[in-house]
Amino acid sequence: MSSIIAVGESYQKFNPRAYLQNNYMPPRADFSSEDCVVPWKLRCLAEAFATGKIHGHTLIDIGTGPTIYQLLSACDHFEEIIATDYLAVNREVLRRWVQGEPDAFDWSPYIKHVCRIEGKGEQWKEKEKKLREKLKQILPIDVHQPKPLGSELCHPADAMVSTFCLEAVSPDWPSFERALQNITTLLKPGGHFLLIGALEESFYLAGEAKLSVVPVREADVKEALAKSGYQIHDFRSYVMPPGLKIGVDDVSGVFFAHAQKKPMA
Ligand SMILES: Nc1ncnc2c1ncn2[C@@H]1O[C@@H](CSCCNC[C@@H]2Cc3ccc([N+](=O)[O-])cc3CN2)[C@@H](O)[C@H]1O
Repeated sequence: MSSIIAVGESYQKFNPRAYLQNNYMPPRADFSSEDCVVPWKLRCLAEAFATGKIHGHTLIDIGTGPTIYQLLSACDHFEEIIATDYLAVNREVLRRWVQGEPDAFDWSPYIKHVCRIEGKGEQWKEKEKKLREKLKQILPIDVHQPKPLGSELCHPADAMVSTFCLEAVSPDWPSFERALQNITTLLKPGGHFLLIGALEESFYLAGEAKLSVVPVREADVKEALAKSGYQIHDFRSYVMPPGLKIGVDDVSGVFFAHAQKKPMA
């Protein structure tokens, strides 16, 4: 059985609630210290959008999973945001948040934190409402397909975001690079790409599921981005402190890349 099919099989046991508990609740989601990993990720994203360079009509998020934090600083700069995920359970979790279902995950600490660090005096309920209005499509995706969304996007996205997806769905390095090539077809030439991922991770837990991850280092990610035709504007790494190594994975750090797809030659 192809190792890509094996990855797909392993995701059938993925439990969104357990995944959210492991990564998006304390101790990893501690907003009292900028040294914590979640504030670090939110700051990378807020600073990238604060440059004013990243804007347009449509932003697409690749492998959104059951999380929306990665879209909070984006929503002021786009008319429409497209979320995507491989699993129906994750797309359903996203839909329930968009619809304001009472049992949906509480992202308000994240929304309040982002409003604070953006310093625009925006009320958090305003930002929550704005993101819900802009999150217009939640589509199935498979980054291992040359056309990850199946049918063509009506037109390439103006910007793209992806967090913790490629390394967690690729059985090996060549597969990571191919997946990056595939999703790059969804982004217009000159479009900006914000990529966040795990460094040197080999597995992570999401309830019953134990998922394999291809361990990547900074240099690998930079090389893959260059091979896929990106210019890198900013690249940062976060070292996971011992207190945040809580057994849910063996991640040693997190990287953030702000890249731009080179215009057609
Ligand atoms: N073929 C496919 N194409 C697209 N998406 C696919 C495909 N297969 C599965 N998916 C989809 O991709 C998945 C995305 S979640 C992947 C989780 N990555 C690992 C996890 C993340 C994490 C988060 C936060 C922190 N931290 O320290 O703050 C550390 C870490 C390290 N561990 C999932 O939504 C699945 O549904």
